[in-house]
Amino acid sequence: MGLLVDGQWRDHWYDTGKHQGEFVREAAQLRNWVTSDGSPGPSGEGGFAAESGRYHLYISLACPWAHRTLIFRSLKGLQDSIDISIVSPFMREHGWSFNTEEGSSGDRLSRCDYLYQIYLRNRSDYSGRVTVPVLWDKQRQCIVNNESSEIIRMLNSAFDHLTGNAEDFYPQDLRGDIDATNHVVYETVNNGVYRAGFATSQEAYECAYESLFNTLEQLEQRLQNNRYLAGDRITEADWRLFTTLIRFDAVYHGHFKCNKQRLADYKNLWGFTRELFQWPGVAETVDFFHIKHHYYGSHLHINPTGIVPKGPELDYAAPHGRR
Ligand SMILES: N[C@@H](CCC(=O)N[C@@H](CS)C(=O)NCC(=O)O)C(=O)O
Repeated sequence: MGLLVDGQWRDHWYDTGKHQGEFVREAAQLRNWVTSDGSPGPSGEGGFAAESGRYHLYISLACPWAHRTLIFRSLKGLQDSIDISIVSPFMREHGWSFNTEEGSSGDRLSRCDYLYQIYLRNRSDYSGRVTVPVLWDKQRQCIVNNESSEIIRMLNSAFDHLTGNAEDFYPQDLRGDIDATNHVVYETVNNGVYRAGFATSQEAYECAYESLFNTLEQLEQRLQNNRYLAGDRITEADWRLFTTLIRFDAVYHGHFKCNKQRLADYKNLWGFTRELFQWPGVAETVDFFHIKHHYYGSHLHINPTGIVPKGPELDYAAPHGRR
């Protein structure tokens, strides 16, 4: 685990000392947008038109942020238009790396050994963390974007004219509600589990733990009368929550000490998670080997033996009972 400093790889864990033991996630730096016609998006520069075969997605099957992009690629029928490389689940002294073991694909595009080399191909003096997902442009030989929340927005609409799939997970009339939900879910759940797990002070951990379970309780109530977070239509907000929930009992409950309750103890959230898992094309994006081996086998200061727990035994394919 490390970062690039002026183009040099340094093996460094997160510095929580600056914030009283609190983990603070760095903002992603590469923020161009693919748009249907190549016009500029909300940030960065233009020149990235949606074209079949032009873009390559680097992902980890373990990572909840990268998982969002893999789900959207599947929901939007983009498998033939955007090819992918899957990193090794183990993120150690060289950061994310490539091999072809245990369902990892290797770097199918450039045959690199490490993901940081892709960042250096984009910019040889890059400074910052080397994260997944990464959307790479084969034509201009550069990274388009490394922020998952923006990549899923591009996949949601930019390619519709090519695929004919106009299903919209960010509909205009629900945007206010989706944005508000995303904000709370990001702070307290998606990133909240990391703030609990990577905290290096008791206070920082407890603060993250409390806000995480407060939000889960609120979401549990919301799903009592609503089929999905924004009502009766499934949206981006649901998928963004799902990638954390599907990892909850397998990893966050134990490894990140988010153990007030298991997800399976919440009737509505548990049914909701099973429903989304069973959505066409989604179960294929979930890989519990990568998920469990990544967390338990990469964060060796949290789990020094690297032993990966065998359980829990949960049946995500059981009828979800949501109506
Ligand atoms: N804001 C980014 C966050 C991505 C992120 O932090 N990914 C993690 C994997 S779960 C990562 O690659 N971490 C490596 C590091 O921080 O050095 C996004 O949502 O795309």
